[in-house]
Amino acid sequence: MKIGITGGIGTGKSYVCRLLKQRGIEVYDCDEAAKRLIRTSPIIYKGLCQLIGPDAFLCQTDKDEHTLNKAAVTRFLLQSDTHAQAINDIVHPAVFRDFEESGIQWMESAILFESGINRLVDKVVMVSAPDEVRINRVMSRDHISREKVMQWMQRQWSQEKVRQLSDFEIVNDGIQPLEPQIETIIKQLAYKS
Ligand SMILES: CC(C)(COP(=O)(O)OP(=O)(O)OC[C@H]1O[C@@H](n2cnc3c(N)ncnc32)[C@H](O)[C@@H]1O)[C@@H](O)C(=O)NCCC(=O)NCCS
Ligand SMILES: Nc1ncnc2c1ncn2[C@@H]1O[C@H](COP(=O)(O)OP(=O)(O)OP(=O)(O)O)[C@@H](O)[C@H]1O
Repeated sequence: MKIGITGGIGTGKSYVCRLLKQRGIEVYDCDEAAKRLIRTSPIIYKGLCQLIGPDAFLCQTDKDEHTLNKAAVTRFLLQSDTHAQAINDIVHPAVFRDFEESGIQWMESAILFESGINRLVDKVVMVSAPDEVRINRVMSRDHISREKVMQWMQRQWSQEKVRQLSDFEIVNDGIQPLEPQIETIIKQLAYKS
């Protein structure tokens, strides 16, 4: 059985995945995979250069790898849903393939439903947290402004919409303990598989 873990920026997906790892559960990280594929895939390199222009990448250090110009790509991506979708259309097919080839059962993605990668999993676990908690977490993690965090949130589905499509929810509000919630979900998944 394949299981997707999702939740918007700052909900604590990666934090929860670290707890899963402590239980011996390997989780495919879509964000990390996207970054690796952007660095190494000539098709993605060409696609992003055509879409964003020569600013998309910094000067090439190694002929087999490309260094993304994060500031330029972030600026482009945050401008509109159309821009975000255009980037996703270039990057996500490669992530889909890579996940399937990895043979890993669990995967983490901030934009599981938005990207359509939910089609590759059987069950979805949503990690949630109050928006104010999310904003404060990301501001201190990434040293960015409240406005910037809110711009990211606007590019992602609302928690209500994600909740409607998810099978399980882990509330990571900093108050409710995580381990018992994880334990319950793992037991239920084992029962269902
Ligand atoms: C825009 C980029 C360069 C910013 O990199 P940076 O290291 O500064 O931030 P990071 O990757 O940690 O992203 C911060 C958070 O933004 C959100 N986010 C990232 N990409 C997207 C996206 N395409 N749509 C909506 N939210 C996104 C996620 O919650 C993510 O964890 C990078 O996120 C990227 O290349 N994104 C496009 C690839 C992608 O779609 N990744 C998402 C997983 S498949
Ligand atoms: N329960 C918690 N207790 C303490 N710190 C937490 C908790 N949950 C998350 N954090 C912290 O909040 C920040 C955001 O969490 P994390 O990076 O896991 O979010 P995320 O959902 O993976 O975000 P993104 O979509 O940006 O990848 C991190 O610095 C993390 O260590």
